[in-house]
Amino acid sequence: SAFPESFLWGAASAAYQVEGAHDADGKGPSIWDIFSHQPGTTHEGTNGDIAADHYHRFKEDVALMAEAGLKSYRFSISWPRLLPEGRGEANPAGIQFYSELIDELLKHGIKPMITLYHWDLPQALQDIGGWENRETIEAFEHYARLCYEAFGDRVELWSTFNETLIFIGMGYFTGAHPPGLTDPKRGIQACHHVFIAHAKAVRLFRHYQAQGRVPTSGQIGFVNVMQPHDPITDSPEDVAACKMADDLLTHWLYDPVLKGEYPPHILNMAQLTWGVPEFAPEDEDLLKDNICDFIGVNYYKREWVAANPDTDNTKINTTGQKGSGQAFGFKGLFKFVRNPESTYTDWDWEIYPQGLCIGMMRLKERYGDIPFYITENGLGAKDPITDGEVVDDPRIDYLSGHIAAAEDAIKQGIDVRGYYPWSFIDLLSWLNGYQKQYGFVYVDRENGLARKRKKSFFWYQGVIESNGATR
Ligand SMILES: C[C@@]1(C(=O)O)OC[C@H]2O[C@@H](O)[C@H](O)[C@@H](O)[C@H]2O1
Repeated sequence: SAFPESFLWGAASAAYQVEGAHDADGKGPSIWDIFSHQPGTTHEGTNGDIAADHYHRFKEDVALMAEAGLKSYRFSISWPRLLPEGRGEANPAGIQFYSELIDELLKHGIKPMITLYHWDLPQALQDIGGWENRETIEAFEHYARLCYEAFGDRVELWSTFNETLIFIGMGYFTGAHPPGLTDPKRGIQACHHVFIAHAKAVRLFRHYQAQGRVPTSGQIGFVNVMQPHDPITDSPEDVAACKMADDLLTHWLYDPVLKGEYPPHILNMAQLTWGVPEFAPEDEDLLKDNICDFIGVNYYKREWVAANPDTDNTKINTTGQKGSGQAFGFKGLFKFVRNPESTYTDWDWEIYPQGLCIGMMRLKERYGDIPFYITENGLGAKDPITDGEVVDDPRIDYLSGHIAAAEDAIKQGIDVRGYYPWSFIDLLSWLNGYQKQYGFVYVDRENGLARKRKKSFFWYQGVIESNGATR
């Protein structure tokens, strides 16, 4: 296969979705601990109070990762588990948990990849305005410093944020995620503060590298949704709408971390329309001077785009009933539409493996020869159980197609360094509950959260052993 010997075959998770122990051992509440308990926010009121109880079972889970042969494991750190108030005094039990997790991974030769922020902002910081308040930037830098000092001796792969498109887009534009706002002006300013927080964390990482406090071989990056957009017809209106979608949902979120600036014409449009983002004097240089070492791309689907003269609709499918969501759209700008010739999952996400290769090609055209990690890719499905076995053939087919596309990208000269299927183990799907499964390992919620290897677990074990053969 075209995969280099050093290729990192991994798997991914996120703290709020997998750990549980939501208030154990001094952990403070995150905005998701609060939001998910508000009526009507999640499918059937599911939440991460217990999740997969990875906090208590991580040794068993890491043993399963080792059995699968993982080379790397991407996980996120729960900020309020380390800093219950978001800043100030650290919680020793929180530091101890991640330290033991890292040691367990290293014991099995599994390389940790840390995500500092995977949506679970400490509620105490939301109480002072969250990402709208520049104090949260300082709090994030303090949190990053704590993590570099506690784990930087053993961890080489770091990313600051996961999917600004989602936590800002759904937190401030559609309102489906906390803080549940629908205010583009506030969202754009909050997003700006996230980019400044990222830049400060990168700057600190580079200082710590110079001082030998984190590995000089270490890399720090940003994780974004990679969602290729294609016009549903080649009409000028649909083509223009598609370009607008790419500018707002891709370039606006990638340029600041890979070019160190916003796309100029969109920046002008935002500042004329809403007067944001407002820059502090240091901001422009902070972005310019702190470019990522790599980009993490989370690929699930492509979106077909059409002109949208009239509707704002954003009701997403959180039930798993095909077609139960509406298109996502911004009146006057663009909307996503279904292509009758495409194949979709139960949650209405198009299955388009080649989009993984095409998406990276397009990013390489815009940002140059940057290193990529495929930090998420997976099939959310209700897995069939036959004679007591989880026979998740659809997931094997989905991942096989995407691994082939990743190999295609490598053959075309793209610097792809790792592949982290979402998710190692069945875990909470934010708004979709536990019925939307992604894991190689089944969690039997009717039987004390017992772990059970799915068919795809053994298949992926073979892929890793053969460095990429999927048959
Ligand atoms: C919405 C949902 C899900 O749980 O279905 O999509 C799949 C996967 O997407 C990722 O971007 C998120 O980082 C991760 O937390 C998961 O979130």
